[in-house]
Amino acid sequence: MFSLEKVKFKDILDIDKLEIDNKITVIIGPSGAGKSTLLKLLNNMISVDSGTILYNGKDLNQINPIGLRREVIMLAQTPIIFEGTVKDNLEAAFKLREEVVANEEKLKEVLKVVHLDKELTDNAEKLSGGEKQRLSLARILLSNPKVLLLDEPSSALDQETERLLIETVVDYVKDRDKTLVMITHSKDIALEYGDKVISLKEGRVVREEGS
Ligand SMILES: Nc1ncnc2c1ncn2[C@@H]1O[C@H](COP(=O)(O)OP(=O)(O)OP(=O)(O)O)[C@@H](O)[C@H]1O
Repeated sequence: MFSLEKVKFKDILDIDKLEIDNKITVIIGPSGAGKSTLLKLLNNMISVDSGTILYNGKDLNQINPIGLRREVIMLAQTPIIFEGTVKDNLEAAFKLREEVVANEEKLKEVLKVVHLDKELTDNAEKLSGGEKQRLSLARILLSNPKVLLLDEPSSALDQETERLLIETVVDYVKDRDKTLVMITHSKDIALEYGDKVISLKEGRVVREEGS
């Protein structure tokens, strides 16, 4: 999937060699270790200063970034919610890509997948933080990504809501031909779900566990 070699980004990341090939890879490490920066490099939201990142054998810099971000999608720490209804937010997944919008049945189905018990006509901006995260996730799932990059949800979420979100993503990935790279501060979550756990500290990989 991803293969990093001699990757440097400012004085934030310095990774000699790293393979991300597992179904579920978890990144842990203290605040400021460079975890989010690493995720952003993987879908080319930012580019390396030196070194290479290959995605399925191709240099990320050689891949059309729009095409790449259709396949490799990030659920950010703070959810992105558009003005309007729940339905408007879900339909944005298609409109942004100029695709035919899915029917309401399909939209309702994805709300069930993310355990969001709301109507399509509800105002998205009035949802709670956790609900907004799940709506954001639902929009991403409708885009049918190959790789999901999950940054740790903002600390505004309580632990139970956070775990529910992670479990939803893990179930989704496990049942399908998908890959997940996620950041967490929780060792328990890392051990429970990670096929591989990468520990970052001060921008370097200090430990890799798993195959
Ligand atoms: N584009 C940037 N330019 C300069 N510095 C940056 C940039 N992005 C992040 N940083 C800095 O790089 C360091 C690593 O940030 P990053 O967000 O990757 O850490 P993190 O491990 O995800 O932390 P947290 O767990 O707190 O989210 C931080 O000191 C941050 O302030």
